[in-house]
Amino acid sequence: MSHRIIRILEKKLSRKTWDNWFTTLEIKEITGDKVIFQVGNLFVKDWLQSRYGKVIHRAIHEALGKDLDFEIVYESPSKEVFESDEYKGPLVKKKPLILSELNPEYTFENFVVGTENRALFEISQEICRKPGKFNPFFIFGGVGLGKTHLLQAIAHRVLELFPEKKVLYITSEQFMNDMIDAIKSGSIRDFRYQYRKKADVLLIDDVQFLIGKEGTQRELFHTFNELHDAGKQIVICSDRTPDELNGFPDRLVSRFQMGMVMEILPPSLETRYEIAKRLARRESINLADDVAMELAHRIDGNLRRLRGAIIKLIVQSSMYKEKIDLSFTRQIISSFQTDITGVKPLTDVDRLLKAIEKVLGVSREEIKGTSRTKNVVKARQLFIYMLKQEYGKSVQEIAEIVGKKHSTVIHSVKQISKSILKDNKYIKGLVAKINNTVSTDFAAS
Ligand SMILES: Nc1ncnc2c1ncn2[C@@H]1O[C@H](COP(=O)(O)OP(=O)(O)OP(=O)(O)O)[C@@H](O)[C@H]1O
Repeated sequence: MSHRIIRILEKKLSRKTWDNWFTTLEIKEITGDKVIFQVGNLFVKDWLQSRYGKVIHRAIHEALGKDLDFEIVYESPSKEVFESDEYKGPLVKKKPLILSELNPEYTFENFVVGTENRALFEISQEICRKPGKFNPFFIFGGVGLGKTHLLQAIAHRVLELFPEKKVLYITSEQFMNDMIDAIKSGSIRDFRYQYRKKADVLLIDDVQFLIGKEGTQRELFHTFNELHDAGKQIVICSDRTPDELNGFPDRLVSRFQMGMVMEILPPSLETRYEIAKRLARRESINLADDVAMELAHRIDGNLRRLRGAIIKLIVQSSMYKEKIDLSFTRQIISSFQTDITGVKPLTDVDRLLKAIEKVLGVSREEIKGTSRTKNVVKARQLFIYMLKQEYGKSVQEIAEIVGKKHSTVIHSVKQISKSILKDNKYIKGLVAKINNTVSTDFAAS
């Protein structure tokens, strides 16, 4: 039986609003001065907070007879597993060896498999059951086809099956930055120990980034050999085949080829249809069949665009109180496609700057300027960190965008990463808020 607050809320809201936004809402705790709700989706959390605060307050008042504050927290099911007692050992989140957090949504369960990628999917799962069997496992394919998703799904599954194993997921750029830092600080021995001796499974994303980075290629070659000789599983992702990695030394290319090399293929129409449905379900929405088919027809290839279209659809339908039907979908897709191909769309960087200005009150001029006041420095560091981690920009690109030196960029990324690893709630909250502002504003535009 749900709590009285939830039942009152359900009565106050239209069926559609309830179904769209509130079905995952639960009471987590009621303390002396506030009610803590939990939802299973980060985007919904922000949406409820920003749009439905008043009605939630009223429901609390009616149910409890007093005006309590409320807070909504996001809890993913996988996070609960990670934080449970049985999961103490080799946790992605707790092990210092893990340099990047895994996205809890990037699991095999959330990966839709069509016939085109069935074999790839099966092999990926087999590797989790028997790490070292196909070694290395090299996955290549175009932008936004799900390589990172699959790589992280492997990491999640290995950790589920072998909690004692140390799983290291990293982008090749992080590997390089880590190596440079280690050289500078005289700790290259520690760096090598970390990568060559400690990891049981090493997953390297976007290896093509190392084209032209000969020093890092050499380091990777030795890391590869040690891990491979010890029978440790290595999984590598790239946007091209091993022999298209221009300038990579032959000995490294042939190492990449000695296990299993597989291509991730663009999803067929049927698969895109299924993915559209699944992506919407990840946002707690059920898409009608004709709507999903329209999306599948009109948006091909890059699945990040498909996801963007779905988020936009959900947000705009709620804003304009429109049903997500075929005609509404066509309208939204057209505007979405103008965004992509339009004359002067807002760039990612603009959106991020706008969101930071909204959340922290620091202007783009200040971020790109030289002020050292505390708030401006924080905003600048967050901007740099997010360009790096969330938008995949390289250090070089970021240095050009902010007009700062490489060392400043690297330092900023480190400062924020450190706070996040230490579970600094304030910084984590700011990152989430900025991210949500970006998606809400984009979806509402
Ligand atoms: N088969 C799939 N089923 C469900 N969701 C998918 C699938 N493939 C990709 N996605 C989703 O599409 C988005 C883009 O995928 P991802 O980031 O893994 O692509 P990528 O190939 O690594 O891109 P890039 O080349 O830019 O690195 C993610 O939100 C991911 O969850």
